[in-house]
Amino acid sequence: MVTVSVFPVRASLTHQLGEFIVKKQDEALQKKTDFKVSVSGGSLINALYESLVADESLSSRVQWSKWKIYFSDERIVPLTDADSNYGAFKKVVLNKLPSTIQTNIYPMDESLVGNNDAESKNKIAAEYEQILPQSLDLVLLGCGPDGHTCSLFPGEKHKYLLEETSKRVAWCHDSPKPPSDRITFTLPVLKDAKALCFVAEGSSKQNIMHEIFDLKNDQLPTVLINKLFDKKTYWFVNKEAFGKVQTKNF
Ligand SMILES: O=C1O[C@H](COP(=O)(O)O)[C@@H](O)[C@H](O)[C@H]1O
Repeated sequence: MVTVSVFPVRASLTHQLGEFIVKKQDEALQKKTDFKVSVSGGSLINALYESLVADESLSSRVQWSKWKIYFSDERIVPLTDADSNYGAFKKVVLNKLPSTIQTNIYPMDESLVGNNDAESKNKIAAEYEQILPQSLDLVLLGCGPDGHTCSLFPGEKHKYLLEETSKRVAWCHDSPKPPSDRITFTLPVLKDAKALCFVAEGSSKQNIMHEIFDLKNDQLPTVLINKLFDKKTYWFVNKEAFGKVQTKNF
């Protein structure tokens, strides 16, 4: 069973999400000198701002200088582009931290971004794989209205990403959601991580939450991840997103 927490209001979700992240940080720092975490793009980033920056009861407990921050997926665009997950995280979270705080952040190498050939895109993915540690302490994930997470999309056309067993970071091409070219963690990275945490909020996620939790449609990447890694998978959702879910059997 995966662990699902449903919150009536946003503030309680973001607070408990922050508590969860800080707990994972503290557990990691009891054993070693760093906390290795990956973040996703999309709506998760605003939730992270609320949890880790705006919530004063938590912000003082975040040991940013000991975090090593990676990206669960990234769009192949310049890091300053409005579509960049790194760019969004920097703008919404990192730029809001006091200037005295040092962060260790590992964005995609953008030097090959302008090249349109497949070799360059595969190289961007391979280079990101090189800087990834073997095991992340925590992988933070979103869930799109189509059931995608990272840039692992459902459907035959993108099955190659879910079937990837040797590359830990892969090039996702022809993404159904723009921009078309991305790099993404593959299942081996999620397998090696210590904990996986999804965040899903809002009524636009109602149908997909029903499909994931009631129908358990295993064509969806999110359902596959729930099945494969259930014991270390946590969902933070709000009441709106969970409005159609009937089951208690997660
Ligand atoms: O394109 C992406 O979408 C997903 C889901 O985003 P959301 O806004 O629906 O929460 C996100 O997790 C992923 O990192 C991003 O590249």
